Amino acid sequence: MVGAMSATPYPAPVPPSGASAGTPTAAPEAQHLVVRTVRIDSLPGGPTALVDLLPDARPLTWVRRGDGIVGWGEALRLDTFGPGRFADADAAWRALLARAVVRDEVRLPGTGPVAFGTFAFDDGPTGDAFDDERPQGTLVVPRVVVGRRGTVTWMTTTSVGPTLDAPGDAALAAAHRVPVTSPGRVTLVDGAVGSVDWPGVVAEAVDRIRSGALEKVVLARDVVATTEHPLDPRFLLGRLAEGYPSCWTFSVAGMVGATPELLVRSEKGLVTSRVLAGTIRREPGMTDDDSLLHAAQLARSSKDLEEHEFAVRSVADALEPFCSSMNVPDAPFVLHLPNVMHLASDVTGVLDPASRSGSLTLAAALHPSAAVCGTPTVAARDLIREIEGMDRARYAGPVGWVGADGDGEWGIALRSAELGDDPHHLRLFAGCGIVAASDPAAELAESEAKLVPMRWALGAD
Ligand SMILES: C=C(O[C@@H]1C=C(C(=O)O)C=C[C@H]1O)C(=O)O
Repeated sequence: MVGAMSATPYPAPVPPSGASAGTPTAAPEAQHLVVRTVRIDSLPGGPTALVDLLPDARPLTWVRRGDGIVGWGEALRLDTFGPGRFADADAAWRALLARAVVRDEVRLPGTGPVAFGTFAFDDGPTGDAFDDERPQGTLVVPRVVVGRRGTVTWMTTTSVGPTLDAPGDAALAAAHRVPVTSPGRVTLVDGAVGSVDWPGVVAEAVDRIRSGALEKVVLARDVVATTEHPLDPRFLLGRLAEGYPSCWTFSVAGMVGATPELLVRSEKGLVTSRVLAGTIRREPGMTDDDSLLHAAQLARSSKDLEEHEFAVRSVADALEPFCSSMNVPDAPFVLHLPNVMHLASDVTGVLDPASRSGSLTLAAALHPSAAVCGTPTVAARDLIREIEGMDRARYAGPVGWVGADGDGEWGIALRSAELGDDPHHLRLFAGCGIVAASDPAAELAESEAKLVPMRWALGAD
């Protein structure tokens, strides 16, 4: 499967798309995208205005503080496999664009042709659970995209073939949306490795680190949620966008969450990465004074600063070959979220024009950073494969979008869940950076804190 790729136009019309109905399957080289973007005025303000537009089937989302893009319908879907999953997706996207007919009247990041994407954490088989048929990279070109950037709002429609329904306020108003439904009662049970056994896995990692085999590894666990009613992903997206406005709320091909960590944004020659590593839990009912004390404690914790330094280094080293200049902060700041606080660094750089690299190439170079894998990378990834005991699938992989010029934004799929074919089940994920000074019980508690956003979004708490 290595390097293989397939492109499938999604056949069924998805409400509320005003775009034309499905197109017959054709070879990727035969696809011609027709794309049109216009300004719209009818979008209200607020953090959930974009996600409130979404239909219940396969919603596509990349939203933060009310800005971003949402999409629905699938004009085209590109699946990729194996270690070449980013390069193949990039090549397929470029090939599509080379034949696309585009009229973009807005010309901002996120206007014109856009593909949402999600990629697996690992590029190799991960044991029995590995499904040879499951793509390790997916790009979805929606039929309809609605976006906001500050005061500007727009709508894009895309079709494969000669007919295109016009975007605009009237098309948006005509879209039919069914009301969001609640998942009802939600029960949570241990996933692949139970909460009783997981600290033993962490202890094993600490032993390996103390023996000198590696410096840091990130270990994760999953929890399986069962919902009383079929899950409407918009229920999660609305709550996440409202409750975690400083995170990027995402939904792509069944991978849903609100991540605080940006693997890379590339925009007009500037690259940015928000690196997180080093975490402290926020207790319920904490006062402002308590949280300031906690923040100060985190900013002084040598264990957390060490974990953070590994993550910043891995990002700076990966970006350097693409940049003519870079700014790597000397010290992190503390990012406050409702459930946890993180040590955070915004690494920025100016892209070397000679590199002509798009955001997918940058994401491929940066993934997996030490924030989600470890240091050194290969030793950490091997240890994850050996002892984690769970198939990460797309958890901790890049998720985001790419535009016509290759610019785009890729977050790391954290504080997330994977929705499967069965609408009553989903897998929630959380992981923790382990270094020599890590305490297994404290890491279990930290992983519980990182599960809070998805549990809360489900209404399970
Ligand atoms: C692995 C996760 O988070 C990562 C690990 C962190 C840590 O160990 O301190 C902090 C932020 C993320 O980079 C997760 O949320 O699942």
